[in-house]
Amino acid sequence: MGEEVPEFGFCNTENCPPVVLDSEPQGYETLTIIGDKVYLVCGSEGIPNMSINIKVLDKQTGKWLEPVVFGAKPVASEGFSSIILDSERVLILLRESSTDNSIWFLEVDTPFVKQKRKQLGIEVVAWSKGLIGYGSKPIVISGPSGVGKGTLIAKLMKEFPSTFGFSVSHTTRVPRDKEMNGVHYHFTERNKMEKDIQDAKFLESALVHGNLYGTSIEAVEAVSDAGKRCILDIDVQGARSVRASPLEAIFIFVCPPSFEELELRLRARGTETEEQIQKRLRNAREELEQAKTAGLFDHMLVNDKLESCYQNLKKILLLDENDKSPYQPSMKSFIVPFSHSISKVDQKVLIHCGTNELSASPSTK
Ligand SMILES: Nc1nc2c(ncn2[C@@H]2O[C@H](COP(=O)(O)OP(=O)(O)O)[C@@H](O)[C@H]2O)c(=O)[nH]1
Ligand SMILES: Nc1ncnc2c1ncn2[C@@H]1O[C@H](COP(=O)(O)OP(=O)(O)O)[C@@H](O)[C@H]1O
Repeated sequence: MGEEVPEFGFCNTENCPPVVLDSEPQGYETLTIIGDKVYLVCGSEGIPNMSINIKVLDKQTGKWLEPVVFGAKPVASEGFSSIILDSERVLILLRESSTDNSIWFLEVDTPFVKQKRKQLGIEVVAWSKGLIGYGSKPIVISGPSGVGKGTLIAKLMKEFPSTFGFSVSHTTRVPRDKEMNGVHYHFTERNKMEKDIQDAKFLESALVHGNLYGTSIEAVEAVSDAGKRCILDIDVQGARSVRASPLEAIFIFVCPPSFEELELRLRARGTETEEQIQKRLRNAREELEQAKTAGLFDHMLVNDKLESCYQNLKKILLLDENDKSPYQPSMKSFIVPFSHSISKVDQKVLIHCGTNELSASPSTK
């Protein structure tokens, strides 16, 4: 049976005592009960592009808590409604928003939220955006040394911390000054890595700029175990191997605006010796040639101005709320109408909107 959640209501079921708000409702509010907590999602009426805020009521103590909120949050123009998806997430539907901006998840007890709550010792929630189409596929990012792959990935992980997880590769290269073992790479001995490759512990591996690099199966599994979408920063040889593997991914190649600029960036980073810089520049030409192989990369991105390149990356990943880009998958678009109700039946969420009824899978993340 479906479970209806009141859109603007105040819960008064057997499992939940009456909820008394500490102030009069100002606009749109939804209440969702999960375990010992009541989640109040509120936005103020009359303010264009209302921003949505969260409060959490601890049923045991009767106290309202202000959680730390991770992730870029949705902006609603016409209100929203909500429904419990499972013990970890609440689905939030924005009214009158475009298809790609209408589905959001409030993570209240996902592995990411649990980890942050433990780290910080306070109440934590996180926003993640529902993606339609290839929303859960891993992302392979390749490109020559110094083009800005790491910088782009860091921006993505900062803006969407609960959505993306980095596949930590193994390498035999020497750590740079600020690199941490287990975070940037698993720094390892060549013999050990060669043995692990022989023992089929790696999804792919390659010799790059004179060192061995590889993606272990465990590294990719660690990301999916944390409920996140995996990002792999690997070279073109690695991208070829992953293309040939059963892992269905999106392949993105990042190009520099010019070789001169690539050289400037490599030098400005100051992490390589002159000899290493020369080797990386020589390899860059070969990588750019290889990247042209038909069917290898799905998208080519030029990293000229960092901010606009980052916005383009978000468009490819369908994360740009203002986007009307050519990357949109062919899915019948729908707008959640102002007047509707939602219910959950088995693995489907039903959106009741007058004569038409839409259904969406809750796993569209
Ligand atoms: N095939 C493969 N390449 C990797 C892996 N990890 C990193 N790389 C690539 O190795 C190259 C060198 O990486 P790194 O030494 O960190 O230098 P950077 O690219 O200049 O930051 C880059 O092209 C990375 O994308 C991996 O697990 N497998
Ligand atoms: N669009 C850009 N414009 C100027 N500098 C950039 C840009 N993107 C990245 N950088 C800088 O270039 C250097 C190399 O970037 P990095 O992310 O380390 O490259 P990669 O991971 O591809 O080797 C870094 O110092 C970074 O701050």
